[in-house]
Amino acid sequence: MKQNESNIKKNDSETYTEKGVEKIPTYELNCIRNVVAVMSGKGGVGKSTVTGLLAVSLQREGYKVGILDADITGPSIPKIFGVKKRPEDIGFGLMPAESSSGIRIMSLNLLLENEDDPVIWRGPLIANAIKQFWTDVVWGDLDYLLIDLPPGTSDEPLTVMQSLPINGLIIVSSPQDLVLMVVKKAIKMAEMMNIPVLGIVKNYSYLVCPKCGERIEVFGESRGAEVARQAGIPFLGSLPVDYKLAQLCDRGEIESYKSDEIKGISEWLKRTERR
Ligand SMILES: Nc1ncnc2c1ncn2[C@@H]1O[C@H](COP(=O)(O)OP(=O)(O)OP(=O)(O)O)[C@@H](O)[C@H]1O
Repeated sequence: MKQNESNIKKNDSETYTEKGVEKIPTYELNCIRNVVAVMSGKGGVGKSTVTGLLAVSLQREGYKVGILDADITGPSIPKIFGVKKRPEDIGFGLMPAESSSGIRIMSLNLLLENEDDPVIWRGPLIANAIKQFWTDVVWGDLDYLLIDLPPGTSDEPLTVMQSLPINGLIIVSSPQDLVLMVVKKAIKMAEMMNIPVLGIVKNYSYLVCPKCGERIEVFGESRGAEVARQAGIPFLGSLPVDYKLAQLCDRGEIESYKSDEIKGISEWLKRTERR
């Protein structure tokens, strides 16, 4: 990432410590009220899609929203929003790209020569890139910054949770990995970082028959609410397997998708917001 280090000032008042872990300050002109991270126990469960849909839902309601794509080795946020423009280096920081509805987006994919170039980095380099997306990007005034975390409970999500002042965490799960053990691992990690878990979203939960409208629980009866109850966290809702959503994501048109389920989840998110 190109930058002029000497010009980047940090907002000292934002440096604080929680349970002995120092959070890094963001760029001084940024005013980010809520930082919500989206995580999953494993890859491919729809974490980026849920992050994107939540951002769209909040933006529709008039909030100023940004997405920090911290899934550095599998960054899919620019693709689902159809964003290709390279973030502009304005001397003292990088301006995030903007989606068609005005969601601010920062992702390593936008900085690569070719979007299909692989990122073959080791842990510390990845961690630094993520930190720079927080410290050196001119996000401006945001009601919500949603962070698409790398999948799993490895080093990279841990670094993000340790370093950034996250005020809530959403866990996305698929029916196959919706087991108490995986959810509990994520919750324990969040607890160790002193980050509240806002709840769990179950993706690929059911199918709606396009002919008769019947709801088919492809993976058996839903256990989402029960797992959430046992883990002691709110169950935020279930999303269907929807080919229209997959198509829109492939075409970079996620902003055209409407979902009552996601609207319900963003409503719930708003109740936990910092003003
Ligand atoms: N509810 C859904 N219905 C249909 N397709 C979906 C749904 N959720 C996600 N998808 C599709 O599944 C694929 C994987 O989704 P996504 O990239 O969001 O997963 P992920 O958990 O972020 O993956 P990774 O951890 O590897 O980054 C994408 O092609 C996406 O369009």
